Amino acid sequence: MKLSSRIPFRLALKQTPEQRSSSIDTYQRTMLHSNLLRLVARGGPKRLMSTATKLTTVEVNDKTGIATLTMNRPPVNSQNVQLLEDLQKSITEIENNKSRGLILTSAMSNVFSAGLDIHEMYNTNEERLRIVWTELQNAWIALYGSSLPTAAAINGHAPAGGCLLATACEYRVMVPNCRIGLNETQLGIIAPKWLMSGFLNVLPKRVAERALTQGRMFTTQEAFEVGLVDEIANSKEEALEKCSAFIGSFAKVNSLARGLTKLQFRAENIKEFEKIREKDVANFIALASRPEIQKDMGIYLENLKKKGKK
Ligand SMILES: CCCCC/C=C\CCCC/C=C/C(=O)SCCNC(=O)CCNC(=O)[C@H](O)C(C)(C)COP(=O)(O)OP(=O)(O)OC[C@H]1O[C@@H](n2cnc3c(N)ncnc32)[C@H](O)[C@@H]1OP(=O)(O)O
Repeated sequence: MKLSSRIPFRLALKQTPEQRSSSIDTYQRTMLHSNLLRLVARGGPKRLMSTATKLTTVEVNDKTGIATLTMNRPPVNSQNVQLLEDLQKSITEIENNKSRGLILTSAMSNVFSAGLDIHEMYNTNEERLRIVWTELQNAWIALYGSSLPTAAAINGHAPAGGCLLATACEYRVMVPNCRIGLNETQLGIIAPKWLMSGFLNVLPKRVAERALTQGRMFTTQEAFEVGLVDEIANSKEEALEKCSAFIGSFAKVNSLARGLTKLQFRAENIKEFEKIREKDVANFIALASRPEIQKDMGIYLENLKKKGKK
């Protein structure tokens, strides 16, 4: 069940602030309850499985019971609507198939994900912008709000939306000589609070504020030093092993207690996000439609293409 589809937010908007807050608490309780049922159901035997959507694959290791979710949209896993929808489908599938945990990684050799597909936001209409942003929100909340242990094997660059997915996970392992960060201010745009929340979870506030205002892209080594990534691995295989070891560290912990504890830590951010998600879509449409932002996107795309040809 998708977290995003369970929120009676349109109804909540018509209520008083007190009623709204109580609806959100009801939502939280429902969310915790459904995650609880899923956790109870996860007690059964492990299964060997390999499935695919158009742009993602899921492979469950039959020995560890850990699922690896691989993004596969060449050349750079830029996040178009299809990839964002496929991510949600795969996350839901992993939550329902008794996996012990989820590792997110990329099929590309040097890119984890290049963030939102800028082509999806350039020269388009409001309806498309609404779909793009809603699916980004949905993919983020599916990963951030999962009660499963989650880890990112960051086998390449992870700017903007790539960093968003990595920081929605509980643990990050990155290969050397790549970059990760939220570079929005470098692009002249402001990332909303929910988009920063994973980042804010893992970095000291002072470091996060400076990085976000600078739009800083950390090298692997720098990211490790500030705690944005937990470990460095010499290859994708090693990154996957380290992620598996992290998930394996919960083997002797009651999975129900673990999952609910995680969700309690994240509940405040999720609640805040649910309060503003519709307004956030409207804000994004307004920002991305502005002529000067559209002009900048065109220039940015041109520069990316030129760089690619060099
Ligand atoms: C830009 C303004 C956006 C305004 C939006 C308004 C509102 C708010 C949004 C707030 C949140 C936004 C989140 C985002 O995620 S925006 C996207 C930010 N992403 C980036 O800035 C990354 C850009 N890409 C790179 O830096 C590099 O491509 C790389 C990921 C480091 C990989 O480098 P390399 O392996 O050398 O590959 P190339 O640079 O040669 O790229 C290969 C082809 O892929 C195209 N490409 C790359 N990134 C994107 C992208 N994000 N969207 C669409 N297309 C992308 C690139 O143009 C090349 O295409 P070509 O083969 O046709 O030349």
